[in-house]
Amino acid sequence: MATFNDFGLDQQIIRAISDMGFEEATPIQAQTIPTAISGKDLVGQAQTGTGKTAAFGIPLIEKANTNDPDIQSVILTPTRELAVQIAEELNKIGNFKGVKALPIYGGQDISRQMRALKQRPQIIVATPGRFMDHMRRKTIRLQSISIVVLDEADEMLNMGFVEDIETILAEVPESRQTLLFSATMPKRIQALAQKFLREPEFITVKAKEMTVENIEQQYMELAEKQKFDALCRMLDIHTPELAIVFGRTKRRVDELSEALLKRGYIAEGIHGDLNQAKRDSVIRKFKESTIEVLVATDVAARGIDVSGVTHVYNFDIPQDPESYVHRIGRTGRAGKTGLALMFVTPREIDHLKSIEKMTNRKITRINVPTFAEAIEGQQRLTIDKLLETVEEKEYLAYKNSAEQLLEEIDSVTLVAAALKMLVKEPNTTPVKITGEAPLRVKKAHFDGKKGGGGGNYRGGGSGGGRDRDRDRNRGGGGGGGSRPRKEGEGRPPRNNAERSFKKRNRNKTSQ
Ligand SMILES: Nc1ncnc2c1ncn2[C@@H]1O[C@H](COP(=O)(O)OP(=O)(O)OP(=O)(O)O)[C@@H](O)[C@H]1O
Ligand SMILES: [Mg+2]
Repeated sequence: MATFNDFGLDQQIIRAISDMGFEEATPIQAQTIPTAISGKDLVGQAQTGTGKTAAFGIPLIEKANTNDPDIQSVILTPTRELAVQIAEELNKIGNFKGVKALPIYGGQDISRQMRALKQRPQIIVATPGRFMDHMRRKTIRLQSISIVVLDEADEMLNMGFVEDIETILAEVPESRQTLLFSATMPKRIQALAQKFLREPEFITVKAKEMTVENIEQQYMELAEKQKFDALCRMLDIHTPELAIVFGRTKRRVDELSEALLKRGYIAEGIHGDLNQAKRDSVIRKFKESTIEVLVATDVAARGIDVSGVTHVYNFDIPQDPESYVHRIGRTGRAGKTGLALMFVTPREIDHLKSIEKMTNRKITRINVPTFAEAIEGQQRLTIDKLLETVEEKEYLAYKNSAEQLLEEIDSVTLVAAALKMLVKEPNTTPVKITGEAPLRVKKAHFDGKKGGGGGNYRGGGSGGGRDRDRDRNRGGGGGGGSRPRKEGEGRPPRNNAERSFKKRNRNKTSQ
């Protein structure tokens, strides 16, 4: 295993990294840091949670010149949350060297961003739309930029940012170095790399499986109607520290978070329709553990690194195997363990098989838990808490009452009654969850083999509710006639099943 001393890094960077608690470089870091420092273009692929941010962050900071007042590198990333998270990590790495990274994203006051730019950051971490705005206003000059990083490039493509990326890259001097990173590398990313990178080195951390071994993977076959109760029971059984529940659409996320709250879980939802302040506060509360269950769409949680996420629940099966890899990768990060459970309706079993094939890993089937099993989980938790209280000696004020009670009632009866009071029995408060049709994408599409029309295997069956967290404040007229239609933007229904499903949904939501 390589230590960070092996790369000949600036001592101030070494000190910062060691303050962050990193002891050894992860495999992707060990392979990419020297290559990136040497100036080569590269495509880096490694499993989720294995430190890709520092893999490009360290070379960027190593190469940054703090005497040069200009922007030297830019990182493009699909969402605002990721821009903030990456900038935070880079600011830690660059702390002693004095290298500053500034996040720039849509939804944030542009004049405030302009003031922040005057602080002369060496690195900008931006969503493509807002970056384009600054380019047009000339508040960011690209002439001085020598390194461009594309993080989660496939997601940026999915979100329709490809033209923006092309425009940005066309304006950055050609002598630049370009680095591209993702946990998954669908074919179109390789095509993008061929187009924009110069003789890139492909660095893939060879792993037997797409997903890290420390995530236990399970699925449960059940009917759509059973899903919510099953989720609640599993939450009671697992008692996760922090959990993320993935839903397919924004409406799904709203309904699920509301329903979970009703049943007594501290849950909140996050998706692209929420304003920036709200999204920031949800993520902050989740990081502080004020929220226990984060309900999210794919896009909202992409790349998000919150330590302490012990469980991921795929309430709806993801649209494609790549999304599965990214979703469950929110747990089991930086070597920790995690559990991922997916709900699969009988008609979605083929999709499950595609996921297993792509990730090269078998997902274990488990049964829908009974009411009794759910109580058992809660009982275990209560007993643990009770034993903790005994150890911490926090009960002394209650000793007198206990002695009095024991004079009348035998100890076993008394403790059992106390446990019954303490155990949270499964809550069955009625909730409203609109039914979703099973995921129905032609199998060939799902496997990533392009079928006849469309050429894009994502996006089927979502009932028009595809979640696209694209920057809202995109510059320029987005509606130019030549612009290809973006996903989810008025795509005609693909088949009859989908059409009737849409209609059904409309009826339901308008109730
Ligand atoms: N060398 C290291 N030693 C210990 N922890 C590390 C090391 N490098 C990174 N980490 C930590 O591991 C966590 C995951 O890192 P990061 O978010 O960069 O993963 P990623 O590979 O980008 O994942 P994803 O594919 O989900 O975006 C972070 O909390 C990060 O601080
Ligand atoms: Mg990442």
